[in-house]
Formats: sequence, C-alpha cells, structure tokens
Amino acid sequence: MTKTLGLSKKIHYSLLSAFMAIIATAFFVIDSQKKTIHKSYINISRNFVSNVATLYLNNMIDVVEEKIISASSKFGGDDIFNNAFYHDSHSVLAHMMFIMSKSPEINAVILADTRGHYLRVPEKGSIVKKTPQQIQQRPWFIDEANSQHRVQFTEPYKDLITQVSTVTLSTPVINSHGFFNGVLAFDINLAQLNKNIERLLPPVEGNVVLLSDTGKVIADDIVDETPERHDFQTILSELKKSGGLYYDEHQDRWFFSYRFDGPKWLLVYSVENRALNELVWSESQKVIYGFVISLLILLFFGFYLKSHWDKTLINIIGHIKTGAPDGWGNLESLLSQEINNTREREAALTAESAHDALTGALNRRSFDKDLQQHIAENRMFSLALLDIDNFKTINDSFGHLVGDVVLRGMVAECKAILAQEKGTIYRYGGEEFAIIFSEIPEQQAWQLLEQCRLGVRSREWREDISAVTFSAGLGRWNGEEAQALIAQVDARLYQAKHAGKDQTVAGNAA
Ligand SMILES: Nc1nc2c(ncn2[C@@H]2O[C@H](COP(=O)(O)OP(=O)(O)OP(=O)(O)O)[C@@H](O)[C@H]2O)c(=O)[nH]1
Repeated sequence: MTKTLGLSKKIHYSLLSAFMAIIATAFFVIDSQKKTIHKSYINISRNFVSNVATLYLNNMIDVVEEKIISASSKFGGDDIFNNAFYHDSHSVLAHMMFIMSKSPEINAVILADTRGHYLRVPEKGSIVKKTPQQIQQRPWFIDEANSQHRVQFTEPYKDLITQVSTVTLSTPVINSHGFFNGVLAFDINLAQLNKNIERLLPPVEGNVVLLSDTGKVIADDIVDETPERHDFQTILSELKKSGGLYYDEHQDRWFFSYRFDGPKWLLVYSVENRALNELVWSESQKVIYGFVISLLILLFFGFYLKSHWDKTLINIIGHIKTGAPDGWGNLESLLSQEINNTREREAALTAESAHDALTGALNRRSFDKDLQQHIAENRMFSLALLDIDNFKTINDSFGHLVGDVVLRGMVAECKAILAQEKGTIYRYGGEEFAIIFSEIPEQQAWQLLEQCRLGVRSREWREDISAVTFSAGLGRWNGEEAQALIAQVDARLYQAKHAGKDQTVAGNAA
C-alpha cells in the first residue's frame, strides 16, 4: 500500500485546529467578559442606589428635620401658641407661609394644639378650626404620651381633607415651662419627590421606588396611569436583610436597596434580569464581532492557502515526474535542489548497500547475488576464496586500525590487477575475500589470482609490517549448486593454509 504524504490533510487539520482554538478562546473570553460586565453593572447599580439615597434623599430628610425642629422651638413660646389659636393667628400663619415658601420639599405646614384646633397653610378660606376627633384621627397627631419623640415620619396615608397620599413628619411643640402644647407637622411634597425620582437616570432600565418601613410606596418613578407595581410585601423582609443586593427568582429581578437611618425608609431600585442580560450581551458583542472577523480571516486564509497549495503541489509532482525542476522561483529552486539531492542520496545508498564500507569491495550480499546470477545464466566462471595469513597476529601486533589498512590495501591491490580483466573481488567476511572470474578459463583465473597474491606480498606498507600474504583456493564451476562449489573451493583454501600458507590451491585444470 502506498503511503501518502498527507500534506493537504495536515493543512486541513492545522486550519481546523486553529479554527477550534479561536472558537474555544472566544467561548472562554466571552464567558468571562460577560461575568465581568455583569458584575460591574451590579456594582454600578448598587452605587447608583446609595448615591441617590445619600446625596439626595438623606440630604432632603436632614433639611426638613432641621426646619421642623427650628420651627417647633419658635412656636414653643406660650404666647405665640395661644395667640395663634385664640387671638391673632395672622402672624403665626405668616411665619408658616414663610417656611412653606422657602421649602419646595414641603407641601403643607400644620400646627395643632392638644384640644384639636389647628392651623394649616396653604388652606382654602380663612382660619379653620376642626373638631378634636378629626385632628386626632390624623396619623401624625401625637398625644402627650408620645411627645418624647422629637421628629416622627408617618406611613403614607390618604389625607382626609386633600384626599391625596401623604407622608407627614411631625414634632411636639413644648413650651418654655416644658409643657406639651401641641404638634407641628410638615406634609412632605410627594409630587415633587416623585418628579425628582422620575428624573433620575438609572444605569440599567428599571424602577426606583421609595418604600416605608412597612413596604408602602412613598414615591416612585412610575408615571403612567396603570403603574406596573412590584410586589414588595413578599420580599420586604428579604430586602431588609439583604445588605443592599437581592435577586428574586420568582420575579427574575435584581433588587438594589438602601436602608435609611432616620425614617426607616427603603430606597429600592429593581432591574429585570433579562434587561441586565441584554445589556451584558450588547457589551459583549464587540468582542464577538472581533472573534467572528478573526474566524473569517482564518477561513479566507485557509481557502487561499488551499488553492495555492494544491497548485504548488501539482507543480512539484509534475517536476518530480519529469525530473526537470528548472525555472522555479526561490522556494521552488530549493525544492528542486532537494529533489536532486534525494536522487543522489538514493544512488549513494544503493551503492552503499552493494559495497563493503571498510574496503570498498562488493559485499557478501552482492557476492551471493552475482554467484546465483552466474549459475542461473549458466555463465562460465571460476571462484576463488582468499584468506589473509596470520591476520590475528597483525591485529594483535599493530592494532585493529592497521589491520583495517591491510584489508583496504589488499583489496586495492587486487582491484588494480583485476581492473581490466573479468574478475570481481568481494569481501566474503572478516579477513576472507572471494573473487568471481567471469567467462575466462580457470587457467587464466589462476594466473590473475597468482598476480594478486604476489602483488599483495610485495606491497610495501607504511606501517612496520614485513609482508602480508594470503592463501587461496580456486575452483571452476561445473554446473553444481553454489554451496557445493563454495565448499570445494573452501577445502582448497584449507589445503593451502595447511600446506604452509602464502599459496593457491586449484583444480587440475589450473
Ligand atoms: N582489523 C580488523 N580485523 C578483523 C576484521 N575482521 C576480522 N578481523 C580479525 O581477523 C582475525 C582472524 O583471525 P583468525 O581467524 O584466527 O586467522 P589468522 O590469524 O589470519 O590465522 P590464519 O587464517 O590461520 O592465517 C581475527 O583476529 C579477527 O578479529 C576487520 O574488519 N578488521
């Protein structure tokens, strides 16, 4: 089975991996960014509530409290109080009007005595005296027992006279002898309060509402006729103990709240979770666009690469086929060079696999192959086996490196003699060599072998070796099996060794 390079596949995988990596990164970045944005909106909303409460409402409460306390101490004089109800009420009314005119946050100023008389500005007509029952029904009316408290805020209630929702703050009027004379009360201008709350610009679309301690609405930013009021009663206790942040699963709404110290009011700003999420998404969109653009660029790059890569591959394949890699550009010339190098390497590898690396003679594999080929082709040939005499002594005396030099030298010597003739030398193994003499009579082979032997023996060595000799056996092929011929020639080599070495033993024909 042919193994493909799979380059296109690798490019596809790389692009796909980059694609997946961008998507995964996008997922994590967007997710963490969403959480961060969500968190920052929560913080901004909490700050919004506490800023409105401390900078606006607390301020307003302080101002009206200060005003009522200073006015009540003014009305504390016996004469003023008695005059107001039984003699000359005009100067007191003028003072009450003065307070009104300076206080946009106050709707009405009321002064009441313990007998149920009261003065109120603004009032239709002249001074009106009401029955004690009417005045005492008012939630701000404080009897003597309650007079210890300085300033009190009522729950929102429907005023009997004006018929509008009202919150009143009141304080006892104590005369200079310490007696409780009556009550001074300010109706808070809820219309003005509503208007101011409506004007607020909350960070996320939602509702702002000011609640009393029992959860009644004092003021809110809802302007339409059928206001969408949220059920604060069910979550009031949660809001009070939430510490400023509460999420109601049932309504899927966030509640940001601030609890006042003076009147136990609660400023609540509530936001639908959906609205918050929409905002978070719209903020995240910029990042999403960024990632989408990156993906598109990657896709474009992928297609571009693919189309050009295919073309380049086709060119490369064409040139590899024709073997004419000329006229390519920089990258291509490098590639063509590489193709040529590969061919050379291939040729070198083939040569290496046929030759013995140490001596340069053909190796044992080549010998086996050539021998079989001669037999298969029924070619006339003779075989010689050569073994260097006393090679162990050479190795032992001069070292293996010198032994190697001797092996190389012997091959060189024989090659030089056989070069023009039909003889090829092989390294048979260790210090043993073989020569195949092709298509020449055994006699001629014997002569060549003798020339080799004498050549080696008379060769001069740079090292201090006196003489290197070898023994050899020679035999002609007579149609027998390769192993039989080798055994016969090996036996003759053995004979030569036993006969005193440095000689060749051949058959009778030689
Ligand atoms: N330097 C070197 N030595 C080799 C190589 N291959 C085999 N030999 C050595 O050749 C020697 C062969 O020794 P022996 O088989 O005892 O033969 P010898 O000493 O030549 O004795 P005779 O054949 O009886 O003359 C061993 O010492 C091997 O280590 C080689 O590639 N390089």
